[in-house]
Amino acid sequence: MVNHNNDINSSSFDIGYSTPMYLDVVSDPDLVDIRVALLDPIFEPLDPIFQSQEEFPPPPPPPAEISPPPPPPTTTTTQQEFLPPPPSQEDLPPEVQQQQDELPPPQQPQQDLPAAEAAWLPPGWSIQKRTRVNGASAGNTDKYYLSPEGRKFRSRNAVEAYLSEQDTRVCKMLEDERIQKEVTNEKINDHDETELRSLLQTIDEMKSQFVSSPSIMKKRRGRKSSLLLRKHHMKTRSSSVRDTMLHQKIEVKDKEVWNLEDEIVKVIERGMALGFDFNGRKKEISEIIARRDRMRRTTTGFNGTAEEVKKIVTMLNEAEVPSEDVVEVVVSPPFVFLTLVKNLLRSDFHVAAQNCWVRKGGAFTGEVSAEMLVNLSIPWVILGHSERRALLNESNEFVGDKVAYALSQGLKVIACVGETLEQRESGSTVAVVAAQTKAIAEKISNWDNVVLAYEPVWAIGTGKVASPAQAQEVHFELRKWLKDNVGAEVAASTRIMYGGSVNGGNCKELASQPDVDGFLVGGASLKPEFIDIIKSATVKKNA
Ligand SMILES: O=C(CO)COP(=O)(O)O
Repeated sequence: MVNHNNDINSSSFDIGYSTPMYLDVVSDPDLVDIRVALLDPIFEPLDPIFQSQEEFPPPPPPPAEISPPPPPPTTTTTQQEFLPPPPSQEDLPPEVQQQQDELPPPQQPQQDLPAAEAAWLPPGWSIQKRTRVNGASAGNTDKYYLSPEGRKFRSRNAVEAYLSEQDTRVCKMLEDERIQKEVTNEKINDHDETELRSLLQTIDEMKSQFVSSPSIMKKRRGRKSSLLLRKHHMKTRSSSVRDTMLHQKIEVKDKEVWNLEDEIVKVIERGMALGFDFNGRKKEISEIIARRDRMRRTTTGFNGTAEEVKKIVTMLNEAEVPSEDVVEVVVSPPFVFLTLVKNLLRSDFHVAAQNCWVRKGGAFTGEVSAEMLVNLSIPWVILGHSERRALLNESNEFVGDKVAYALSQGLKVIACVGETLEQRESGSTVAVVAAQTKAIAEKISNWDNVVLAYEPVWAIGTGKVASPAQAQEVHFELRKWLKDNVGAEVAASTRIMYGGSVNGGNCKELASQPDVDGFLVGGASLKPEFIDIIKSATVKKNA
C-alpha cells in the first residue's frame, strides 16, 4: 500500500445538492415543467402495456357480423389500437363470448373476429394468426397474442395471467409491508430507519392519491398520464388493487399531483437500493433517474435558503469529529453562500467553491474567477464535476486548463473524473478516467495541491454506489496511471477520493479500501449521517 500524504482524508459537501432544497423545488411552480419532462419517461418503460388510449386514432365502428377466416397461407396481425372500444359481453354473439372465455385448440379452424377478439386486450397488444401450410392440419389457423414487448401467448388465459402478474409488480412498489420487510432484513441503521418511516407514510399518502388519477389526466392538458392508465388497467384486471383503490376518494390538487410523482420516483429509487428488479429494466430506469437527478441538482442550487444552509453549518459545528490531522473536511456550498458558510463554519473545516472561470477574470458575465475566490480567502475549488462536463459540455482539455489556472492562482483543486454507465459497460472505464487525468496532467507540473475525485456518473445521486471492489479497482488504476505517467512520488502522495451515493452505511467499507483516500459526498452530506462519513476516515488509521 502506498503512502499518500497519509492519514488525511478529504470530504466535502455540496449544499446545492440537498434533499430539503429538492422539496422546495416541488413547491416552485416555475420548475414543475422541468421535473415533468424528466419524470414522464420513468413510467413508460416500466409498463409499456399501459399506453394512453387517448393517443390512438378514433375507433372504426364495430363490425356488424362475424367475418370469414382469411384465405391460407397468410399471417395477419390485428393491432388493438385500431380497434373499437370493448363491447360488453352481452353485446357479443354467443360464439364470440365463448371464444373469449376459452380459446379453441390451435388445430381447430377459426373465424377471424378482429374487433371482438382483440377488444379485451390492453393497448399495444396485437393478435397474430398463422395458417398452417403443411401436414395433416394444413389450412388450420393458430392464433397468438403478442405483447408490446414481443412476448407471445397462446391463450387468453395465459395473457390474463401475465397481465395480472404485471399489476402485481406495480402494486409491489406501493406495498409498504414489503419494503419494510426488505429493509428490516438489511439491518438498517438508525438514520435509514427514520427515512423509512417517512417513506412509509409517504407511500400511504401516495396510495390514496393514486385513486384520484382521472383528475390528474385533465389537469395535464393532453399529456399522457400513465397513472390514469394504471388505474384504468387495475380497474379492469386486478381485483385486489381495484378494491383497495376504488374505496378511497381523495381530492388531488395540482400541487399534490407533482408531489405524487416525486414520491413515486422516491419509491422507485428506494426499491432500487433494495434490489428490486423492475421487470428487468433496472438499468434503463436508473439512467432516467440519474438524468432527472442531474437536472434536479442544477435547479436546486437556486432554491436553497440561507436558513437551510445555516442549519447544516450548525450541525457540522456541533459534530465531534476526528482532528484535522486525521481528516480534512471541506464544505462546498453554491457561490452565493460561500461567504456565509465561511464566516459561520468552525475553523478546522474549510470551504470550496463548486467551480471557477478557466483563466484570468474579465468580461465573462456570470463567471467567478479564481482571483475572486483567492481574494475572499476561499482555499479550495471543485473542478470538472460530471454535471458540468455533461450539462455544460466542459471538455477534458477545458477542465485541464481550469485546474492549471486555479492552481496558478494559489487555489487547491478537487478535480473530478468518472465514467458514464455506457462507458463502464463497454469496458472503457479506465481509458476514460485516464484520458480525463491526462488532460489535467498535461497542463500542470505540480500535484501538491490537487486531489482527484473519482465519481462514476452512474453512481451520483442514484443510490447506486460503486462496490468497494469497483471503487478500489479504479482508484488503483488511477494511481498506477499517475505512477507511470507523472511519477511515483506524485502517485503516492495524491489523494484520490471516491464520490457517488456515499452514505453512513457504506462509508466504512469504502474507506477501508487501500486506494480510497476520502469522499466527495452529495446527498448524504446534508444529513446527520455525514458525521459518520467524516468519522470513517479513522477506519484505516485504526486498522
Ligand atoms: O456528485 C456528488 C458530489 O459532488 C456525489 O453526490 P451523491 O453523494 O449524492 O451521489
